[in-house]
Amino acid sequence: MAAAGVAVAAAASPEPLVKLAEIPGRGRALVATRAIKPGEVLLSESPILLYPATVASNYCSQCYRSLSPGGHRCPAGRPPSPWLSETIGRLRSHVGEPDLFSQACFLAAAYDLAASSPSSFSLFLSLQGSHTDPSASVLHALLSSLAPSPLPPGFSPDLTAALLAKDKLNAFGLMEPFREEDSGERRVRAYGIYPKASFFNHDCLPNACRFDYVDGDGENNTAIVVRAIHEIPEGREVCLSYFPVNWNYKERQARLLQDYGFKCECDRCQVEKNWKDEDENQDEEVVESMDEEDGMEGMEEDNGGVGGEDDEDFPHAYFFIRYVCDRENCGGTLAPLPPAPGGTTSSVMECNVCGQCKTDDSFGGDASMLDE
Ligand SMILES: C[S@@+](CC[C@H](N)C(=O)[O-])C[C@H]1O[C@@H](n2cnc3c(N)ncnc32)[C@H](O)[C@@H]1O
Repeated sequence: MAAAGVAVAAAASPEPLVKLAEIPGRGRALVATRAIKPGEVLLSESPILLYPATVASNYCSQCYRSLSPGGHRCPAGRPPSPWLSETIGRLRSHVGEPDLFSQACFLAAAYDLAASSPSSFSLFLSLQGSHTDPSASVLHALLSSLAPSPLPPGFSPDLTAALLAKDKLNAFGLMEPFREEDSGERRVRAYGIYPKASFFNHDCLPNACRFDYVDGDGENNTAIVVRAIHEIPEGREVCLSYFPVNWNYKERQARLLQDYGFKCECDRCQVEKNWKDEDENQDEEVVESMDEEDGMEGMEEDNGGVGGEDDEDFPHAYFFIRYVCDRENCGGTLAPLPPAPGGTTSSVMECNVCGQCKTDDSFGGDASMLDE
């Protein structure tokens, strides 16, 4: 288990850009080891455990890339674990309910990890999450009956419950490609456990966001990459948003309490908790009116803050205009591409949902789309 103060290295940088810290009321957290530039890669991490989110089989069971009609040779080249392949195959044939299937696959992958890499398994056990999952005993029985050989003696229903709780708090979804016609409902193809990335806490106005490129080339297609959205001062906590940033106050609070067990007290929530119900969609409305009437005049960047007359009611308007993708049904978060080797910040902003890139040069006017 990584201890507080241990630095977490980003693959793109020899020096770690974030390190673990303990923050009262928030548990373990990752903070910037130095001033961070927009777009810098804070962390690039491969999963210790991966499992399918759906019974669909139109992707490679090893690397989770889409299967092309001409066939597929897994470039990851990882030898599949015969026990895990067989167990997932049996689950696919016997369990039609998607959530049950996915959770059972997670358990199978976790048990397989315990056998193949005890150190990774204990790293997983060190992650947060202890609430008892009511479906644990059902899942334990299901797996015991379908696995091709008996589960090892240590795998009790209690351990199953603990594993499920940790998965719920810490799994990251590897997403299907964005399709406008899905009305923004982007499906999850697979889930992964990324122990270092699990230490990122949540903020409703995050200063970093994560990208995944599951259909990308190379061996690291299941890695996740976390990049800074804007400048982050040394010592500042680096946070992700655990869901799309355009959710309203009630939706965000409900999800955080129900799934993550805490009440969010971030700057944005402090403002929005005072909004009346009819103001719920103020985010979008204010952004639209500012876009149409005022452009970006009077706004000054300060880590997502804003100046101008709407400051008091909607201090985070700047964030929405600058860092939320305006493509229909998208709502993803934009971060610049990594800085050039000399350190110059990129003017190209990439959306972490639809993948579209746009140039930033004309910010305040019309940004030009690069892939249209
Ligand atoms: C993925 S873990 C993040 C790392 C965690 N803090 C730890 O100590 O391992 C998610 C958990 O962190 C805590 N957390 C995350 N964001 C928080 C926030 N903004 N305020 C308070 N607690 C938070 C909650 O307990 C949440 O269930």
